[in-house]
Amino acid sequence: MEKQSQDRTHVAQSYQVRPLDETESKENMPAVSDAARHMGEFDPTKTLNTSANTKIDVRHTNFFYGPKQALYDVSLPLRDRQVTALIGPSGCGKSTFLRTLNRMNDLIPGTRTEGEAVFDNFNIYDKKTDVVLLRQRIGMVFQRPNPFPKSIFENVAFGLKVQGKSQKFIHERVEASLRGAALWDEVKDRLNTSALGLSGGQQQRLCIARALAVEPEVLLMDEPCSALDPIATLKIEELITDLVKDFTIVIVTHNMQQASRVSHFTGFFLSGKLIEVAPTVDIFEHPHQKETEDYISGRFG
Ligand SMILES: Nc1ncnc2c1ncn2[C@@H]1O[C@H](COP(=O)(O)OP(=O)(O)OP(=O)(O)O)[C@@H](O)[C@H]1O
Repeated sequence: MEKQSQDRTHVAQSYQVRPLDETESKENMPAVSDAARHMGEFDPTKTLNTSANTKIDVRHTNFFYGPKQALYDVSLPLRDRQVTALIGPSGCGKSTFLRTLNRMNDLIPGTRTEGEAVFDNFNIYDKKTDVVLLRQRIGMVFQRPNPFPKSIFENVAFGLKVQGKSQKFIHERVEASLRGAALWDEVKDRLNTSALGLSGGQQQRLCIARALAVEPEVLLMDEPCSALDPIATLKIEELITDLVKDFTIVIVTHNMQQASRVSHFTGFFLSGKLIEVAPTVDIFEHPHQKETEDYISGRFG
């Protein structure tokens, strides 16, 4: 027991230890109940479903960038129509893990994935998996909004045109997707103007609309608010709360308040390992692992 506790201390000490600042003091850490009180609508505890079906069942995943191992034996059920947040210090493998789910790491030469991620009875990592189809079913939104230098309409229509859909279908889906991304009212009168003229927050919602247009089942979000101001962040968080009624969402975030506001489950990563996954309220209020407690109380990271 003592040895285990020493090991944990060692892990924690190998990260940069920094003093707590005012916003990170233990008293101010994001108890879900506090966050919910302040945020009104945001209360994932009300929609937490611990018996939701597993949409993607990740089992014993190892991931390598060439000789460097970045993920170690990660097993994690991603629940249907629930938000799972991935938290942990910089470089712990959150984004790498997220990108294994729609095979985005394939674009990096020399990478290798072991294990299984079972989605609809097939293994995402299997060589035979059709990655184009996979990425339609498992869409992704990146850290920085990345609209194409085209009109607002063309951005959302892009994937549908690639699929050869009819004009009528495309027009209907573009409107539905922009509505789904809570952007329609702001852009309906300027659909043919450049997407680059939108604000950062609008661009990010446009990227969400672009992902929604091809009717995915899962949305992966890699720090979707990190480049946005607080108001735009709030809009994206409201949107996540709304979208999860229809989609399974996995979000990487550095912001623990955000994890507590929007997610049902949280996974804590450290040094490429999943230390703990549990309902978000438990992770923040009763973490089982000392490393998790140290991280959420701001002792390292
Ligand atoms: N293209 C790459 N080639 C080699 N190593 C990489 C590459 N991308 C990431 N890594 C390494 O893999 C490990 C995990 O990185 P990853 O970006 O997944 O962590 P993260 O938790 O998402 O970090 P951050 O919060 O800073 O984005 C790190 O050691 C990182 O340096």
